[in-house]
Amino acid sequence: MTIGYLALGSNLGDRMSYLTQAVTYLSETEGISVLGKSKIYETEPYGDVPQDNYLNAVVKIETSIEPIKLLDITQGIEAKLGRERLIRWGPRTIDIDLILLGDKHVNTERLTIPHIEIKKRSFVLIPLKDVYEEDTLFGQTLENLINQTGNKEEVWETTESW
Ligand SMILES: Nc1ncnc2c1ncn2[C@@H]1O[C@H](COP(=O)(O)OP(=O)(O)OP(=O)(O)O)[C@@H](O)[C@H]1O
Ligand SMILES: Nc1nc2c(c(=O)[nH]1)N=C(CO)CN2
Repeated sequence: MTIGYLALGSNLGDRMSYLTQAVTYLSETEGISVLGKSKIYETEPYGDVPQDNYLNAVVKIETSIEPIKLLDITQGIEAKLGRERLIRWGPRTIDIDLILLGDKHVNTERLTIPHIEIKKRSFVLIPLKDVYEEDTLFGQTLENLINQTGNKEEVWETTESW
């Protein structure tokens, strides 16, 4: 069994409903247990594409599923929730990224774990801090990593509950 962390993001339509439905699908999948959910954060769009604010969150899972099979599952959930891949880094009903899977390292054309952008994204690291069970990541505290992202986009805690 492996402890893993998945980052969720939505900036189209009923954002909260997409996040909730994604977690429901994950928890109904055989071989995945959802152990924890971060708070929900409203975040300014990161990257060069002008678009609406996101809701972002991180969920902690336990799984026996191999990384590439897990990607098939998360992409299947994205498809069920109406995700269309129109623009790279563009607006989406739901995005599910595999952030960390135990101490696994994967470097293939389809999958990179740990997620290649993690150190740059406060909209991932801040919610990760809510559910992360270790003291350090890449030899540093999450607080230090958050301070080093260099991204200026705002991240606000919301009162949304799930
Ligand atoms: N750790 C990972 N989690 C999810 N997808 C990944 C990961 N590593 C590589 N990928 C690949 O990235 C491809 C593009 O993913 P996606 O369409 O979600 O991109 P994006 O959301 O626009 O950008 P980003 O992945 O940087 O958030 C996927 O088809 C998948 O094969
Ligand atoms: N704030 C925020 N910005 C983004 C996000 C996201 O989830 N949140 N996802 C992106 C593409 O994966 C691009 N930019």
